[in-house]
Amino acid sequence: MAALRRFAFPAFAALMLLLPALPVPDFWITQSIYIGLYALVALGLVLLTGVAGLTSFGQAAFVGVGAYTAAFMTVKLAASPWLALVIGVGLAIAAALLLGAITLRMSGHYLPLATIAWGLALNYTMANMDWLGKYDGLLGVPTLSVFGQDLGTGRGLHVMVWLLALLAAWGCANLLDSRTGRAIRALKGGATMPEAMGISTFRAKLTVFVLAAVLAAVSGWLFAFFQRTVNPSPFSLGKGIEYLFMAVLGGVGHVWGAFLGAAVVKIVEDQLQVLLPRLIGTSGNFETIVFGVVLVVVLKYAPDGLWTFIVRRLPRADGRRDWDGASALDARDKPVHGEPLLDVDKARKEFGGLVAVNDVGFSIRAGDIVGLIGPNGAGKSTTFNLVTGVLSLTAGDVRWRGRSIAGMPSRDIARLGISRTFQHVKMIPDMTVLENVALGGHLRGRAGTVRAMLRIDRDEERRLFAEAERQLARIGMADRMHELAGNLALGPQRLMEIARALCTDPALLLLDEPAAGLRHKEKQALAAVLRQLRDGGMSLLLVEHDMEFVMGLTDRIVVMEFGTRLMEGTPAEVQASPAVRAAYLGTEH
Ligand SMILES: Nc1ncnc2c1ncn2[C@@H]1O[C@H](COP(=O)(O)OP(=O)(O)OP(=O)(O)O)[C@@H](O)[C@H]1O
Repeated sequence: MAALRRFAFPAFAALMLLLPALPVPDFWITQSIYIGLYALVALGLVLLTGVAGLTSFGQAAFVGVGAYTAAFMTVKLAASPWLALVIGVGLAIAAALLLGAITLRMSGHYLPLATIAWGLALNYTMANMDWLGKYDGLLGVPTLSVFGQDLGTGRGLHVMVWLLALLAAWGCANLLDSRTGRAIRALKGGATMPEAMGISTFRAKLTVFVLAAVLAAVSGWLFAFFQRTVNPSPFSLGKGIEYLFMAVLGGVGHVWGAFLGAAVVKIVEDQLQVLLPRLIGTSGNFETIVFGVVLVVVLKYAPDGLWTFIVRRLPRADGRRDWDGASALDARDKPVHGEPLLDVDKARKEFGGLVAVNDVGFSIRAGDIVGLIGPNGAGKSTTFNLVTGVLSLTAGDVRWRGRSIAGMPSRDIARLGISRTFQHVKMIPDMTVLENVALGGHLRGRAGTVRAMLRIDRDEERRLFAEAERQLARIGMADRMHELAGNLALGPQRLMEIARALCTDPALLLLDEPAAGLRHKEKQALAAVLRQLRDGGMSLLLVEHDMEFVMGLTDRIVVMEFGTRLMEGTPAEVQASPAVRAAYLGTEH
């Protein structure tokens, strides 16, 4: 059965490339060309919407950029179609960069709205410019030739269309299984965790937005030589919505969902266009209504699309493990024992009228294990967020090895050597434990999108996975690395977060309630691991409610109450303090 998975792609690719040589009627060759063209666009949306969680209604406009560039340059300028491909893709990249730069830093509905505006504006431009032929468009586009061989608009072009579509699918599948791909897959869970792992979420979003635009432009370029004429209607906002429908219907998270969605929509649309007018007795675009109803049903009953029904029947891929002997990732120079590391100086955070952290100060030296305790709502997690750049300071300063890091984005702070876990576990449930941990190694790798798509990043990938496995082994979870993170219980999820933080090669580790959800024995094992880390030169700051755990592990404890620092001392001093008893321990004991 595993062989089925391995050979499915080559077999499908061979079938589609050889289809024109088989006795298949011309009608189906034409249909298949449409499916390949649509799948290219839907593929971009699978990455953009399904994987990264960003919605674009404007993909048809990017198709239009590719198509109009091809038509204009070959008809009006008699230029080479290949030059038109370069220019068309270049224009799509420029438009995507511009739109992305404006909208992708903002959360919420800015991107969908901007893509609607872009779709409308471009369609309006195409329909009203004399030099683009207004509504009639540009006629007489030549056919495409390769090495002097005219591809025509049928079987020859089919090979070209499917070659590019399959190459794109291969590249996108490779991308998803890479350092950049994991960063893109992490976007759906929000920006906080990826940024804390040193990932620029803006860059990841921009990458996927530009890639989707490029795929759409290539589809448009092919479309021009297929139709041999271009006019504004196939690039309307309505078509943009249809592309989104294909991606959603097929399977928003799967590369092959794009092909399934394109095929189902194209074939059903054609059938409905014939059938519905006959049934209703009058002509019109009634298939749109049917698609609308189908979309609602799909979103309700199969939100992950039709491809999931197929993928469920396929055997699960065996956990790959091919990194034996991979060289270690570069590690940072560790601070010497006792070196001042973190200096929190009168840190203050106000939320409206609430002072969550009130001029709090404490320091950590290399090799310290410091506890941060206090009743619920005392401001411990907010202090963590101030140190790691997740929240900005209202006043005060945070210094790292003598240098102020106030106002720095959390990804830059992570690069300096501060890593963390979260009070509420932040992970990507549909990635394996190993992949989640490898996110921590992101900032220690370099391979980008192109290397990933061409699969020439494997050496670095092996090094990243070897490191992720090493960190999982450290916390006793190596045997669970191929499980889906979402299937873990809360305790192991917290341990996984520690392994992920360790993968960043930190000098200071901030752990937010690491023992919550662990059984007694697991807590003891965790305490032993944390001591081992300290002995290896790591410094630790931990928020924890389990007093036995904190008292047995830490060198010093900072106690907070109502946002202020109540006291700081050794575990014995803290336990003996009447003020702490009254404020905190007293309520517990
Ligand atoms: N983003 C926010 N907006 C408004 N108020 C907030 C925000 N984050 C935290 N607070 C408030 O700040 C105070 C401190 O919260 P914080 O989560 O830091 O406490 P904590 O000591 O970590 O408590 P717990 O142990 O319950 O997590 C609380 O009153 C909380 O309601």
